[in-house]
Amino acid sequence: MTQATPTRLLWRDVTVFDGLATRPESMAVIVEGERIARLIPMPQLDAELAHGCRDMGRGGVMTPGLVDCHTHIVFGGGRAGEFEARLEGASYEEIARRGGGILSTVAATREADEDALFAAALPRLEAMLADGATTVEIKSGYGLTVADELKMLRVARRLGEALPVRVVTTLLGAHALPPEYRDAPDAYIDLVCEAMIPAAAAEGLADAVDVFCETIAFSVAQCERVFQAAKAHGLPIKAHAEQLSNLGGSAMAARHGALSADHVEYLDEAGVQAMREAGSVAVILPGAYHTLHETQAPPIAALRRAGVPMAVATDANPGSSPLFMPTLMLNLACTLFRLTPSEALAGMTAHGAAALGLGELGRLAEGAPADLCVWNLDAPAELAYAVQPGRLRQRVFQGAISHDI
Ligand SMILES: N=CN[C@@H](CCC(=O)O)C(=O)O
Ligand SMILES: [Zn+2]
Repeated sequence: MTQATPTRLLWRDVTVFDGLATRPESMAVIVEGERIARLIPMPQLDAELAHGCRDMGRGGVMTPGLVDCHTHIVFGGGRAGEFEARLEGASYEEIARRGGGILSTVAATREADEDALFAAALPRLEAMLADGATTVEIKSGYGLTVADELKMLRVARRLGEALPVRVVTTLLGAHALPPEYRDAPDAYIDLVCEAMIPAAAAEGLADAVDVFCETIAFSVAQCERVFQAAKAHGLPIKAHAEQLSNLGGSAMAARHGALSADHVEYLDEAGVQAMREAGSVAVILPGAYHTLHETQAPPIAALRRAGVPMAVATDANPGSSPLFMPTLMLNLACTLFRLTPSEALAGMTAHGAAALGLGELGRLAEGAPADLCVWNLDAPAELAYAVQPGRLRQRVFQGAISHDI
C-alpha cells in the first residue's frame, strides 16, 4: 500500500547487506527524501539524529532494493505445451528449429495489442515487486518487426509508469530470425540495424541493445553489426551469449565494451579474460539452466578468480525461465552454481545494477538512492537459504514507502 512519506524515516537495529557485503554491526538507517542520509552503527544514533524522524521499526535485515537485470516479462500467450514437449524428450533447440519456442511467442505477441500485453505483464511485474524488486529490466524480442518491437518497448515503459519500480528497457530485435526472413538472415540484421535501432533511439524507447548470439539465433559477425549500429546511436550493448554453445560472442561483446554477457554457461578462459579486461558483468541465469535441465554450468570459479562481477537475474520469460520470483534465483544461484549467499545477493543488487550501467543503484550507502527492502529475517543469507514468499516487511522506492506490512 502506498503511503504519504515524511521527509525523514528511521530504522533501528537492522542488519545491513550493503550490496556487496553484510555490515558486521547492528545499524541505524535514516532516509531523507530520495536518498540514504545516514547509515551508522546503532551506538552512534543519538537523540539529535533521531529527532523528527518517523519510526520505521526495529530489527530485521535491510538490503538494497533488488535489481533484476534480465527479464522478458512482456509477451503474449504461454508455452506450457513446449514444457510438456521437453519432458517428452524434445530439446529447446529442436523445438526452436521447428518454429516453436521463441517464434511461437512471437506469433502470440504480434497478435496482441499494447493494452493486452500491458494487462498480461502487470501481474508478473507486481509479483516481482512483492518479492523485493525495485529495478527491473525488460527486453523486447518477441515482436521482430519494427512496429512490434516498438510496441513491446512502449508497454515496458508504461509498466514503469504504472508501478513504483524503475523499468529499464532493452531492444532485443536480434533475438530470433522471424519466419518471413527465414532465408535471409543478413537482410533481417539490416532491418535491425537500419530501421529498428534508429526508430527505438529516436523515440527514446530503448536504454540498451541486446542480441542472442547462438547457433539457433545469430552469428558473432551478425551480432557485431548490431553492436556497431547501437553504438552509432549512443546505446549501450549487452549479449545473450555462450548459453548453448561456445561461439565467442561474450568476448566479441566485451571487445565492444558491453555492459554484460548473459547466460555464459559455455564461456571459456579467453572469454573470461576478455570480460575482465572490458569490465563487463557476467549475468548468471539459473532459472533457464534449471528449466532447460542444462548440464553445463557457467565457469563460476574462473569468473571469481578473474574478478569478473557476477550478476544474478530471473530471465523471466515464457519459455526457458517461467519463473517470476527474484529471491528464488538467489537460492538457485547457490544450489546450482555454488555461489555464496553473499555473492548471490550482490548479484541481484550491486552487480545487477552494474549490468544495467546504473552503478549508483544496488548499494546501501550514505548518499545512495533510497531504494531498499526490509525483510523479516535475522541474517541476509536466509534470503538465499529458504524459498518463502511473504518475508518482505517494507519496500522503499525512491524514498517512498510502497510496501509496508
Ligand atoms: N536465450 C534466449 N532468450 C531467452 C529465452 C526466451 C524464450 O525461450 O522465450 C533467454 O534468455 O533464455
Ligand atoms: Zn534472456
